[in-house]
Amino acid sequence: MPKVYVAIIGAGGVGKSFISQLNSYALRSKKHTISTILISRSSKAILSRDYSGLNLATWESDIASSSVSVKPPSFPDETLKFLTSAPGPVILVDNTSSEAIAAEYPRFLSSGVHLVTPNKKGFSSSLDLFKAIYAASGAQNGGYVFHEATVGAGLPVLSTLKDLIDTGDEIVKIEGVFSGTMSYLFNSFAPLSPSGSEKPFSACVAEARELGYTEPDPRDDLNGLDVARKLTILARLSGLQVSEPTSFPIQSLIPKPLESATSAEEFLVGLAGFDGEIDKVKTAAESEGAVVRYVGSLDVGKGEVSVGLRNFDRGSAIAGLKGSDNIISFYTRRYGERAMIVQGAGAGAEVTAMGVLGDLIKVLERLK
Ligand SMILES: NC(=O)C1=CN([C@@H]2O[C@H](COP(=O)(O)OP(=O)(O)OC[C@H]3O[C@@H](n4cnc5c(N)ncnc54)[C@H](OP(=O)(O)O)[C@@H]3O)[C@@H](O)[C@H]2O)C=CC1
Ligand SMILES: N[C@@H](CC=O)C(=O)O
Ligand code: NA
Repeated sequence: MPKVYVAIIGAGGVGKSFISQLNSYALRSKKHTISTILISRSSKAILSRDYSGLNLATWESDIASSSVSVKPPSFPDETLKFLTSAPGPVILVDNTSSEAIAAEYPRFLSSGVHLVTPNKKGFSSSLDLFKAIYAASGAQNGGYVFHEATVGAGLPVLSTLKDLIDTGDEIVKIEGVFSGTMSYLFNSFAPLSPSGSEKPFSACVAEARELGYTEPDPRDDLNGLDVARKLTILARLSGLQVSEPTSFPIQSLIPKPLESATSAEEFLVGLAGFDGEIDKVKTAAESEGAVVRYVGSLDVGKGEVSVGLRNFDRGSAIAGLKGSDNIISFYTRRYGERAMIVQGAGAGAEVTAMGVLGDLIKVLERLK
């Protein structure tokens, strides 16, 4: 069987689930032998220098006792050299949220390394980086790039958008709930059928973090930027030239006095002092017979994006969401008034890792 080499940077919530799913896949695969040659966390890494492959059953203890790292200055040059010296195709899996790693994607891709990632930074920061990634991937001998889990975690959002566009449909509007964290917060704190024992907003934020739904720093969810990044990715893939994820108005849920918090921990402690503020928003919606939810919308024709809180009728699909569910409605020329809808868990380690592994399998299927 042909041998394929996998290098994994980032082994937190998503990364751990990914390694476990990859291990099971490798044992089942009858088409490829998979050799994992690198696993890296923020300060420590393990490498299979002879390319024979790491032991995926013991990687956690192996990495804990390792004295190696792939931090700068060994990243990116030495890492790239190590990967491009492998005796077969290499797939880099970036399970971090690092902007610095994303900035190097064009170099890895133009050297023929394939890339799969749930990290939104490369595709939603500057438009130049987004274009450079796709240019490097499309160049002769460039690696493939897939990033399904950057929007809606494992839900088939980007593949659906690609199919719609490739088959000649026209995207009119994409809207819905794009954040697993925001969905969990509002479904828990302002549910459709309140029991009276709902926890305060700040306690729900702590729970969302515990459950692995938030970004490494939950302020990146609460300030609306995570949703803005997802809409930037959808807008760019729909052909709009969005220069930055901050190019349009974003409603932040970070209380003004907490904008200067110096750490996520300090922010979370301070947030409890502002539960009354968001309670008022919830009560105002209830007094209109509605529920409040955090949503995003992309109007492709008008080139407009909006991100923020909106009240929803209690009978609407958005009001009835549960857990960390996302709901993404594609309005297109062919589908007309009745949108094509993708719905389900939009955050969590296992469902995100599934999206990343699905992308890795897409690369395997394309290898000669
Ligand atoms: N959680 C979710 O539901 C979803 C997450 N995503 C995306 O998946 C990615 C990972 O999220 P998640 O697993 O939750 O985050 P975690 O914080 O749990 O994990 C991040 C991992 O990246 C490692 N890391 C950070 N910086 C570097 C670096 N410079 N070099 C090497 N390793 C580094 C961390 O190291 P260390 O272990 O040492 O801290 C950690 O292992 C993010 O981009 C996120 O946006 C996308 C969809 C859903
Ligand atoms: N923090 C994000 C994770 C997935 O992108 C979310 O809550 O949706
Ligand atoms: Na997805």
